[in-house]
Amino acid sequence: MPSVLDQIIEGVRQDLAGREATTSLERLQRQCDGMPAPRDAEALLRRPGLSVIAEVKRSSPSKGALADIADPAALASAYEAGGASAVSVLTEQRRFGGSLDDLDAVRAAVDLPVLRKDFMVSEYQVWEARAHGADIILLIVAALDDRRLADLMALAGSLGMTCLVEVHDEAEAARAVDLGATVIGVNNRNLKTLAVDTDTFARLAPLVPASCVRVAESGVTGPTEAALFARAGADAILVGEALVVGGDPAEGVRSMIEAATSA
Ligand SMILES: O=C(O)c1ccccc1NCC(=O)[C@H](O)[C@H](O)COP(=O)(O)O
Repeated sequence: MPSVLDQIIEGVRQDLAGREATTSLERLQRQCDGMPAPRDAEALLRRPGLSVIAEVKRSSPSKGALADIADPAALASAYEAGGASAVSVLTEQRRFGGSLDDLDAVRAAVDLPVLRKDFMVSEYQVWEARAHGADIILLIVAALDDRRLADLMALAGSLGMTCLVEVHDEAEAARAVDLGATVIGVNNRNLKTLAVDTDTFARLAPLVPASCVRVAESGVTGPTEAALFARAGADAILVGEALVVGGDPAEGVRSMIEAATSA
């Protein structure tokens, strides 16, 4: 039985083939030529205190429909007002209800680094991310072999983008470090089973050099976990569900930063 991650990636590959048939790589590359240079997201995530990467997340495999986000630009602006350091935009359509249009809208709305949160398996997707204004891309170690991971990291770097390299266990953390990742996310969610264990970050953080930006992803329900991950050595947290279903998104970001400051 294919894992949830395998099923997602199969759909990504099918949708990718459709976009490649419509928009040539050469056209994407020309669009990139006209884009402003990416922001130095790594430097911005290293700011004093906990950084919040706030996510535009309509739905997910684990929870289904989360929020009717008709105006992703307004949500991103609220995140920025609350003090977010970056905005994550899920662009996968089938399971997350996202799109590259969401990325365009958020890009136009905020003066923050923007992460294209998708299941990256090809160079075309990296060029797409840049052509739509992303400063950061997500690379999931569990979804890529070392050669592919290194190739996508190199391409993103050549375009000036930052890679958030995501791990979930000790072996994946070692691979990320060995490949020279400098921004490493520990996903508390197992992308194959959807189980969330908030102890994952504390277990793996010691394997991530202090020279890296350490990001705790998933499982943040509010200020309590924000403080927990800050104490465990997180430079940043990546939060979706709690911010899109939790009332005032700006206040949600603000409360997480404040809780971590006093942690
Ligand atoms: O969120 C899911 O159900 C999910 C399932 C399979 C692959 C990825 C998934 N989510 C992507 C993420 O990693 C989260 O959107 C992100 O870390 C925020 O998590 P949360 O704050 O728990 O919504």
